[in-house]
Amino acid sequence: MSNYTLAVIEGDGIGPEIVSSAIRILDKVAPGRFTYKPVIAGGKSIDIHGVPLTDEAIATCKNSDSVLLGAVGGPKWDTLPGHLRPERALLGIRKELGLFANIRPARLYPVLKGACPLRQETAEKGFDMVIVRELTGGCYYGERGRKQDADGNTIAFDTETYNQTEIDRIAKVAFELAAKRGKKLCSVDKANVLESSRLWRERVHEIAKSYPDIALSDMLVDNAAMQLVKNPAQFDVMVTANMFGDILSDEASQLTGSIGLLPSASLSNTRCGMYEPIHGSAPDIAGKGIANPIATIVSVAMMLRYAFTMDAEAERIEQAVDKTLQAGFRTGDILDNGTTPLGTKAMTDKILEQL
Ligand SMILES: NC(=O)c1ccc[n+]([C@@H]2O[C@H](COP(=O)([O-])OP(=O)(O)OC[C@H]3O[C@@H](n4cnc5c(N)ncnc54)[C@H](O)[C@@H]3O)[C@@H](O)[C@H]2O)c1
Ligand SMILES: CC(C)[C@H](C(=O)O)[C@@H](O)C(=O)O
Ligand SMILES: [Mg+2]
Repeated sequence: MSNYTLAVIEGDGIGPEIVSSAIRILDKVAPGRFTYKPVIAGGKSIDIHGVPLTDEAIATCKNSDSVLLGAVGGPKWDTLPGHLRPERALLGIRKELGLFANIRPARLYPVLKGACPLRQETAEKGFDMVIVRELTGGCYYGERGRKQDADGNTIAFDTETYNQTEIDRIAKVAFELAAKRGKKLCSVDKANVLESSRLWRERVHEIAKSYPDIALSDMLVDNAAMQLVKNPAQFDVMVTANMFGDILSDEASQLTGSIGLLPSASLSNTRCGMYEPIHGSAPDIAGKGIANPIATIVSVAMMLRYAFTMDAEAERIEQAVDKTLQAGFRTGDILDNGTTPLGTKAMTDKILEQL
């Protein structure tokens, strides 16, 4: 049986707590199949090496079959200059590994309808969407800086830039995904204002010509933020730029009951991707042992499916999570049923029992 190497970045805050849960699950569904290579990145790397991401860390990720990440960042490093912040590690890995496609599924578990903050009849309908977020372009990577104008006024700028190739390749990922799902794609932009969005829209429609079976619609991002709350069931696959996808996916996550539930896969054109929850290092609950481990656990399921075609193992994990929630077990972030909340480890134990 093949043995894969997995670069593991625990990161900061709740990172180590949720990653250790996910590794326990992985070891149970795929015993002996993975060799773990710990990688220091983010705040921890700043403390040890003085920089958020070392060449060695990048090399380890590149030489692994896949990367699993908890989260990076925290108040301790918030006053550092931009290029030295922990978040730079994440941006650096995404760029270095060419992880341009970020897949963020957001579905309402039927048993968690009561945890959805929307009107009861809206929650009752449920939803199951995937946000495809462009991950290595836009204003995250455009020219940025500060300067003074003639009056000595300080100006700060971040540039939203997209080229045709970047848009085409993310659009293709989204169309391919829509073809395997409900055959509906909504492209979200701000084409009424931004030139980069107008190119985005043009190119998405060009790529659409190769996918005649997919119903494509365009939506402005402000409307999309509203429509998500009004009627999330209308969305199947959504494709959007880096920053819009960041914001809309956090919004969608809360509709599922908690950001602690949502996984993500960051993919390149090669097999090696990065898998991580969409949430951050949650400094407000770090070290308390109460973080919800589900987002990271189902990120591992995504990894098994996308990187290793271990679909059966991925399904086992997802079903174990479903059954655990159905059995009424909850962490403190999704208290819809008045039960006593479980901590990270106890919730992981319950999921392991279902495997
Ligand atoms: N992928 C990443 O590494 C990543 C992603 C987002 C934010 N961050 C960083 O994390 C730090 C904190 O950011 P933030 O507070 O804006 O966002 P956050 O996602 O860390 O937390 C937002 C809220 O959600 C809660 N939450 C998040 N994950 C949870 C979980 N698994 N279980 C229960 N509750 C959970 C937190 O307690 C907090 O109240 C910042 O430094 C930010 O840059 C990192
Ligand atoms: C921490 C930050 C750089 C990151 C992003 O904005 O991409 C995070 O919010 C995410 O959603 O993965
Ligand atoms: Mg985010």
